[in-house]
Amino acid sequence: MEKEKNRETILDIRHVSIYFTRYERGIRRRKLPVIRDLDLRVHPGEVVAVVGASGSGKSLLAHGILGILPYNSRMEGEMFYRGEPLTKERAEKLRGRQIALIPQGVTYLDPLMKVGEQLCRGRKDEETVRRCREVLDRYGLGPETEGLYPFELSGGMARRVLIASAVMDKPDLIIADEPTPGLDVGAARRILGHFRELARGGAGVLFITHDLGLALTIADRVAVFYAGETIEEALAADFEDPERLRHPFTKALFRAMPVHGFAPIQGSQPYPGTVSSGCPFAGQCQACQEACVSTEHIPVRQIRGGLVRCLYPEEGNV
Ligand SMILES: Nc1ncnc2c1ncn2[C@@H]1O[C@H](COP(=O)(O)OP(=O)(O)OP(=O)(O)O)[C@@H](O)[C@H]1O
Ligand code: NI
Repeated sequence: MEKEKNRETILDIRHVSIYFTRYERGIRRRKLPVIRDLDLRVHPGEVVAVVGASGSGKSLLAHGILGILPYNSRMEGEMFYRGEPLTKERAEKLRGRQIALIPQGVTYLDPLMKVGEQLCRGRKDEETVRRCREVLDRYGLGPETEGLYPFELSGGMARRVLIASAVMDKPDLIIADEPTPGLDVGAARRILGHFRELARGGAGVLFITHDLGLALTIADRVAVFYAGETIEEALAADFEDPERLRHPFTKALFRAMPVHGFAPIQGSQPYPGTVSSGCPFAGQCQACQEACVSTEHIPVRQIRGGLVRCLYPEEGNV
């Protein structure tokens, strides 16, 4: 039964933590947790947004899934792709084929290779060449783009090439790490619309962004990241009414959206690794109580069909 259920999940992340090892004064090694005890699932046909501030660990999560974490980091916990463990070796095989990353930086393009060659990945058969032209066209790039080197592309064109390259082999899971900066609102929306189309075709999309408003234009579910933890997982529909949201930080994010009054959130997120116990949001939370600081590990609770990591979720309506 459990196995059957797993099969319907494209990506299943369980209790994943990512650490960096930092050397202090040359010899003392310190484990610096950036992502802590993360759970996340992506199902076929679903767009799941991960929303978090700069430095909250979003790109590391993407790199962890793809097995391309930096050498000085370590991952704990479990990841499954279509019910089978997603080991580093398996991720390497699936990468670029079944699992595609749209990276945050355009530097991921090979500067010495023409766009067409990068998209075709060395294949020259008719079907690949046709597909290459099709995906470029889909993102508003003419066939002449194939003969250009990355330095000849504008920022917006390079972004679109990255996206075209990711969907070239019709992946099952698309991990889009801030895919639209530098694009105007119309172009960004069109790209997000393509993600929805890919999901309609049965793929799962993990959309990573710092922009809650943008996430809500497309996501079915939103996981909110705060200092390396998921503090809430909500349905996009929950954001229609802040009363339906569960965590004080999510409510504050909602009020900070330009359409909801642009209310600034006081203070700043703690730097990863500086929170040793208690709720990481405690320092910024207006509903903070003694137990929020003294409880070592705040458990995740299920409320109204969503998840929240807060001791007093119903009292955050301040
Ligand atoms: N190679 C590394 N060594 C040590 N620390 C790192 C390394 N890479 C990232 N970090 C730290 O991990 C944290 C999370 O980084 P990450 O790039 O995942 O953030 P992010 O949420 O993607 O931010 P942004 O929105 O700015 O892209 C940051 O505080 C960063 O300083
Ligand atoms: Ni990032």
